[in-house]
Amino acid sequence: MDIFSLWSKVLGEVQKSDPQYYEVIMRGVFPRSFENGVFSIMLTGSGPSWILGWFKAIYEKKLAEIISSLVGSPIRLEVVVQGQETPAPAAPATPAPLPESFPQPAMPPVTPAPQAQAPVSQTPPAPFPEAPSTPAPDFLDKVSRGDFQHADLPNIQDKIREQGKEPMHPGNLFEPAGEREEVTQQFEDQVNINRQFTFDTFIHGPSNELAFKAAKSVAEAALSGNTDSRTNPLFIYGPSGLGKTHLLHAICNYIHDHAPKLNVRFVTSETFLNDLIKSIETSSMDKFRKRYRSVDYFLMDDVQLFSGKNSSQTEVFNTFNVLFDNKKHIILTSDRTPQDIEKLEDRIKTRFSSGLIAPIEPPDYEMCSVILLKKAEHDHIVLPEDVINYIAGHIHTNVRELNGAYNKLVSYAQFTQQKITLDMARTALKDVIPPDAKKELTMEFITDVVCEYYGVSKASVLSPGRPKKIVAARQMAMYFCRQELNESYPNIRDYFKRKDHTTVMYACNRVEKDLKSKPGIADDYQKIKKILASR
Ligand SMILES: Nc1ncnc2c1ncn2[C@@H]1O[C@H](COP(=O)(O)OP(=O)(O)OP(=O)(O)O)[C@@H](O)[C@H]1O
Repeated sequence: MDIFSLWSKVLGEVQKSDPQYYEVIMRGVFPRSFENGVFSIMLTGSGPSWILGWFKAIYEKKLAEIISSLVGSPIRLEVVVQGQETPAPAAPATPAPLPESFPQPAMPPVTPAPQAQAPVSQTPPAPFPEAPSTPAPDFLDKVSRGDFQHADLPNIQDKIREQGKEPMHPGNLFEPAGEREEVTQQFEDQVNINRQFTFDTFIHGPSNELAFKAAKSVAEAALSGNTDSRTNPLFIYGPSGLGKTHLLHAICNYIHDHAPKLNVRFVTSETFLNDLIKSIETSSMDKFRKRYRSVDYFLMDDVQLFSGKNSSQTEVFNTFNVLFDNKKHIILTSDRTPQDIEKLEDRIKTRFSSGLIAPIEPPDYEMCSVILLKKAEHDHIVLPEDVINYIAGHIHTNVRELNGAYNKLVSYAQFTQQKITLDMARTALKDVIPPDAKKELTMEFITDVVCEYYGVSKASVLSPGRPKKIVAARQMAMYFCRQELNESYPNIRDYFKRKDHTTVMYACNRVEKDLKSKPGIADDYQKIKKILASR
């Protein structure tokens, strides 16, 4: 594993285990070398003096532990401060306590960086257009009527054009970012809430719209004091790395900002379990029950972990009932639906399913592009359009991986002092996106890309169905097969399981005409073409 791949994994671990420190590590610490068991890092960014003190007191030991566990053997961490390229003195014998005790000492402020060398606009980038807001909980009426519409994502190409700036020199990544908010905050005795995980920083689109709107609606109910039985409990499920935890943090952040008097408890199922065991051992079940049952909002992450934990399920059941009967808000996440959690009592499954079950699916290409662009915007980095296409075209099943690729690219650019270009991105990300990943252009590949773009299943495109969205995707895929591969009409007919090759001819003519008269179709065509080119 090269140093950049390793560093990207390190950042991933920091984000997972200590989200409150992620920002400062991502922005202020860079890998230099890893030789003979010595991992050398550079502290950089805006204020080496505070970062050195903070880092040595708070995070040096933990970072060394993370790196050691990733490489599988103990390493020595060498710390160099930017501008004073001799290693800083060794760590204190007794390192300061780790995140649980935060903020002691307080998190250093994320202050503006020194003046950049490259001329870049000091004006903060324009915010993304707000999706039309629907007063809560109206979206549910739409869901039940079956005409639920997702909010449009901002047009990625427009956003890139709007920026229209020269890619920033990576030496200048630490741009003055104006007034930055305090990065993290711990809510009383709660687990750490990442202040960056808000509804504003959550990109929403077709794959997660219901979960996003439902979570927002539940958070906004804090203002009215009402509990909507249609969304209680709210059960969000989906594969790993797609933003379930982010939404829970967003609810907590919203309540903290708008209704701070409310009592919120956010736990992972693991914490709940450990707390339960400890309370039984120390005969303090009364306190345990008070802790979990006297809250206004109860949020629990990863409830699939209760599978097979029979003895704790009764406590989950009773906690749920007390909260539910008192009309308190319950928000749960899992990697699967309640019904699919094996070895979970039926009575719990039924209760978990009694409100709204909202899925989160893998993002499509467009959403990945917006996520990348928004991250770059936040960091004041201009990512060239072809680099966005390249990354989003290859990584679109997991936002955590997408973030990892972005972090890796930025670290690489910083370290090698190179401009971010497509060639550079290919080199920096060669472990994440193997160079030979360039797929052969086939009818199958084209169909996969087109289906993903339109958010429809391949099976439906290859079946006789005629819903409008499916027909649009099918016709576009046929057109690309003809244009890019010069396939014969009969071959395309056979691949798409049509009866007559005139259907293919009609589809190609239709798209040809639409490209001239319908800007939306022309836009789709250009975007799909770019994805195919960046394969
Ligand atoms: N739609 C999104 N917009 C912006 N960031 C996102 C989005 N989805 C996920 N992320 C980011 O991806 C990372 C992983 O998300 P998160 O931890 O919430 O995933 P998860 O679904 O809870 O995964 P797991 O089941 O493994 O815990 C976080 O940094 C989160 O901010």
